[in-house]
Amino acid sequence: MTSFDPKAIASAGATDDAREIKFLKGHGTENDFVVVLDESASLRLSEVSIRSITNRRSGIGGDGILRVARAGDLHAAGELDAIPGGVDAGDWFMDYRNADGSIAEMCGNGVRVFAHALVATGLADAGEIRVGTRAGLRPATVSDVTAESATVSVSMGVPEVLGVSTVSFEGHTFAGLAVDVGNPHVAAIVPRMTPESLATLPVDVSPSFDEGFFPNGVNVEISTPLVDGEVTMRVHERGAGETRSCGTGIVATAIAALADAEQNDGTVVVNVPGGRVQVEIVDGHAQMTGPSRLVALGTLGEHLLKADDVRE
Ligand SMILES: N[C@@H](CCC[C@H](N)C(=O)O)C(=O)O
Repeated sequence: MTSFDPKAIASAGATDDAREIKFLKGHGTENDFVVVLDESASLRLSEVSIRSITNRRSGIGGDGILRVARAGDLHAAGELDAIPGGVDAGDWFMDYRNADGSIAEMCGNGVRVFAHALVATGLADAGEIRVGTRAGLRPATVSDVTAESATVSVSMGVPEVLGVSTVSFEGHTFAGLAVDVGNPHVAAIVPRMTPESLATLPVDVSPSFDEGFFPNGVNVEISTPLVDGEVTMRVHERGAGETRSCGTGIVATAIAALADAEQNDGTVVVNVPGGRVQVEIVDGHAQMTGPSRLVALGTLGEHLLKADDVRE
């Protein structure tokens, strides 16, 4: 017996005091997010409030924030510079922020949790949902859905391989494939690396990377080679540090692992510290399928969101 009812909080948000901002906490393979329900696009999501909300000691805690609003409303409110190509003004838009307050173009695990949250709150029906992101439209299909769990398959577009680049973690240097999955990645497949040796690497420290190649920073994935259709990966995310999973990084790694195995198309299961996600590459298009979990819901307190952060 549970009273966990996301539908109730979404309808409350529409009728109650506009300053009462509701949230859900969720994760995709333990890449965790605070889903901020801002259906009226009334929030000014400042760097300070994002850091307060994602703080794991004094806030709710999370690798990032997924703000739920319509693309057109965010644009009209000045929170989105332009509506990205392929996204309609009426589409739900995942306004993604990293834990350090920076904006990211895309978040693959985030799209899964976002689409699940739309269905769990009653803002969308299960099935295919149009999710707008700064990287463009990412249609997501939500199945096996309950208030607390779902399987979500996301069309991740056609990632672009940009070349080879080098990254280092405390003197451990790796050559990887630079892949644009809407956001920037270097995915290194390391010969003879095993899940055990990967676990000992200092992926938690900030990597050094080619700042000329990646002037806006980069997400870095280190992975074992492809064996029986599977790899094991760790990730250091721009704006969040080491996380338990990264959906766009998983896609970049699948592409790099297939290339390393001299394949273009194929299905790769990527094992990460937080679980398993499947990626299918067909003619350059990436489809990612994995779980979403919603674990809590509530109202943001005044210490996390100041009066100035909410438009009247
Ligand atoms: N965890 C996300 C990626 C989030 C954004 C990334 N840190 C960036 O700055 O590009 C994912 O699941 O893709």
